[in-house]
Amino acid sequence: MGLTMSISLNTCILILKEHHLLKSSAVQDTVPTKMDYISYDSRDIQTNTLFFCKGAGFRPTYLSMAKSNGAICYVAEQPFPEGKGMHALVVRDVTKAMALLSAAFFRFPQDDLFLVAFTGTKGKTTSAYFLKGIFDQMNGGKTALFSSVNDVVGPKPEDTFKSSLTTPESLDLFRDMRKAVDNGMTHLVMEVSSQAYKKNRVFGLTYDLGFFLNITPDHIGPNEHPNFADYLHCKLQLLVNSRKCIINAETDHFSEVYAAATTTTNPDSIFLFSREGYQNPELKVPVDFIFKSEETDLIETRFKLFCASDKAKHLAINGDYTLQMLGDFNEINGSAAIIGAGLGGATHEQAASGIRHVTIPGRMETEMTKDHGMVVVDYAHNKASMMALMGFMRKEFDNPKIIVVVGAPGDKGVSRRPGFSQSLSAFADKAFLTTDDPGFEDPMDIAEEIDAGIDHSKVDVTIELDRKKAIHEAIKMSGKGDVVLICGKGADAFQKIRGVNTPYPSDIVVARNVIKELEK
Ligand SMILES: CC(=O)N[C@H]1[C@@H](OP(=O)(O)OP(=O)(O)OC[C@H]2O[C@@H](n3ccc(=O)[nH]c3=O)[C@H](O)[C@@H]2O)O[C@H](CO)[C@@H](O)[C@@H]1O[C@H](C)C(=O)N[C@@H](C)C(=O)N[C@H](CCC(=O)O)C(=O)O
Ligand SMILES: Nc1ncnc2c1ncn2[C@@H]1O[C@H](COP(=O)(O)OP(=O)(O)OP(=O)(O)O)[C@@H](O)[C@H]1O
Repeated sequence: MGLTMSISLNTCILILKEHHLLKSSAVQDTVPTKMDYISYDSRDIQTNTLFFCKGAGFRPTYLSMAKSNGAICYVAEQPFPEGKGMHALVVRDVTKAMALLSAAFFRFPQDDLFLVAFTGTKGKTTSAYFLKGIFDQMNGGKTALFSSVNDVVGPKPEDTFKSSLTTPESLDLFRDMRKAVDNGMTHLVMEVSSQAYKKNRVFGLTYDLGFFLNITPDHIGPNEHPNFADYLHCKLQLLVNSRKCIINAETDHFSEVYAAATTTTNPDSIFLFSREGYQNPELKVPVDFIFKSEETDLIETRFKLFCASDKAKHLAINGDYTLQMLGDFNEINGSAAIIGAGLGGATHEQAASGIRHVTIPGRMETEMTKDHGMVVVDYAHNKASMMALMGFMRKEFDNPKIIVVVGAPGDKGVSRRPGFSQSLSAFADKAFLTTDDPGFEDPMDIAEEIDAGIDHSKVDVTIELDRKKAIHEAIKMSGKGDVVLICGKGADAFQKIRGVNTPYPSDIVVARNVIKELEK
């Protein structure tokens, strides 16, 4: 798409100075001062590019390559001899500089969007899709989306693409926001990961609405957060940067979360929501919205939402709602989305019809069989989500036998493995431990590690490393009234094996084929 953007060297210097980021600059008299392209990748350079030297894997040869391909200015945390002859902007933090200069280069697209952000350990994608469903109902399909499944920057099929990061790198984020605005989008719903704050991908961005869904220990490890405190700190930044804050009152660490919201937001613009009857001594302010489960069947989730406080009563979203996705945790995600829609001007009718038919690839995809009970494919892949999923099945249905197919990825999230053992011990009757994305680890070692933590007096365990076979065995042994939960990979159509994305039909396709074969 022919974006005709540019930024002058002077503007860059002014912005960096204004934010106290500029350490030094070297301006070349004979080099143009108008930059027509920006990039952080030497393989993606055009004439007169502004180039960012960033990242753990950055090598000075990338700067040489960028220069010979047409870059005329570089931004870095130190001067590089490879950049001789280019303008140099030496900054205190290159990721912050990149976010600020990208926003300016793409002419501040956020100013033309109603911007909503979700953070939380679990439920970001689901809530974001729910809210997009409602906004689309209100604005005729003009809602952009940045999620960990798909990104959407316009109405045409080619404007929807698979995302590579939950929250894109700042330069990509502002570029895609600009595309969304130019494509006529009026709203943007985005997931904001803790890494996005850690890496300054959203530095300087203010959201109209910011949601905090929940927090449990996760993403702690060598390439993510050194400890829980750092993870929480990063997540809290979303509230510091939101005009209105909406908080799940049932989240762990509620007091810290609420305090973060009040650092920049008046309590008049902070909204809390919880399930009916929720009590918490930490809760010193009244809850604004209350939701309550209604009777659920095997297909839909029904709940009511009430506007409880005076400030909530201005919204027209009181009433009954139906979701096509099972799981009481989806009532939390649904309520969040409906409150967001209400704050964005939606009525109950728009919210109810917009949310009703939303489904999300790999989240609570459910198949009812004749003789083998219910089969669910779900992206549950840590302790909190496994507990939520199995706990819901145990509570909601008539004490079913719970058969789980699950594995843990290799090379990352090693701390999640005991969480799998604990949640299986708490709720499962039968577990098939199988292969997830083994990466460079041996999937047998991973399965044995999970198995070692399982209470075998409660759970019968089979290790079957062939994921398709494990799914087959699980459904075959499941009887009427039982539940088969296929967890961890969601809608992935590949398995990451030794650095290669090896094609895999996806759990739901495998499950449907097994059901067809067993019930023919
Ligand atoms: C830790 C982290 O944020 N890493 C991201 C970051 O890497 P980086 O800045 O260190 O860059 P790098 O990959 O080391 O490469 C260095 C630089 O050299 C450049 N380069 C490289 C090769 C070349 O020939 N020329 C060249 O110029 C690259 O473009 C890059 O700018 O920037 C890269 C894009 O520039 C991302 O792909 C990468 O994400 C990594 C792979 C990743 O997966 N991160 C995960 C932990 C993450 O962010 N996850 C969260 C979700 C968490 C959740 O589920 O909640 C997310 O938001 O997705
Ligand atoms: N509010 C919630 N509380 C607990 N578990 C949830 C909640 N919402 C969803 N889940 C579980 O977590 C899984 C992932 O949900 P979702 O993709 O919406 O979360 P996410 O925050 O985007 O996750 P991730 O950061 O891992 O991509 C679901 O498949 C479900 O099992």
